[in-house]
Amino acid sequence: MRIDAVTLFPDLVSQVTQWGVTGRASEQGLLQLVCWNPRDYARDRHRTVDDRPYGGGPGMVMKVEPLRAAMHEARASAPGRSLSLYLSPQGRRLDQAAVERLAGQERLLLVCGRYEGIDERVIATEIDEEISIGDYVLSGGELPAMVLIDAVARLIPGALGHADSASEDSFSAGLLDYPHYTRPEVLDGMAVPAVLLSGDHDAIGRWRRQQALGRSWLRRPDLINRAQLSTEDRRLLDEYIDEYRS
Ligand SMILES: Nc1nonc1C(=O)NCC1CCCCC1
Repeated sequence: MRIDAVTLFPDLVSQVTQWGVTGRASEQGLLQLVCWNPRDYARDRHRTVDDRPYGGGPGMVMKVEPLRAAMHEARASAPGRSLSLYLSPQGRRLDQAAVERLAGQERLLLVCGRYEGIDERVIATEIDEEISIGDYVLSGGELPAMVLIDAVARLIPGALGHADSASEDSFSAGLLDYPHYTRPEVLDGMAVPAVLLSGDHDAIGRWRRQQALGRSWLRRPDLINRAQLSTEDRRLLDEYIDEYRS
């Protein structure tokens, strides 16, 4: 998958190609990330990339021409149409369903804002989707872009070794994850749930599903309300709730 990022801090965004799952995906050629710096397209002597806001007020706005030039160069640098995304708190909240949709695109162009943001007319004419990673304000769009790259890259076939598995992801099932345990069997007097030591894989699978359902019910009831629960799911959850309330 080809991802282009327009950013004033290419060395920050390109760090995702150096470490972990995204680093291996990049090394294996599953993920190709190319960064484009608007400053390289600033034609004035001071290579200006910011501009004053109409209407006054604090802060600056990303200068239109260098930004658009970088976007156009990025799009023209490889075949195929890019879905152009702008990361900002004003965007639609990113969730796993959106990540799965984006992972199906052949190319993504991620525009990382700085200062107070980018000109609204650039969003209107150049951006397909405005995306938020959460209701808080960061100092730039680079970390949100890296979050999106990570979430999308791990879904690229072959990106996750056998040690991880996207197919069992909790959020891909719309629920929270079940709890995980590893050695020692007893840690400071706290034992691993016996079922996990039983070798009974059906019982373990039921226990994990019940934990995912129960934790979602406790911590994120909105996920439970939205989930398509099977009859067995309902039984497991009712059993969890009875035990929780007893
Ligand atoms: N939250 C967020 N989700 O996606 N992006 C976010 C953000 O906080 N971005 C900050 C940027 C937004 C453009 C102007 C400069 C600051």
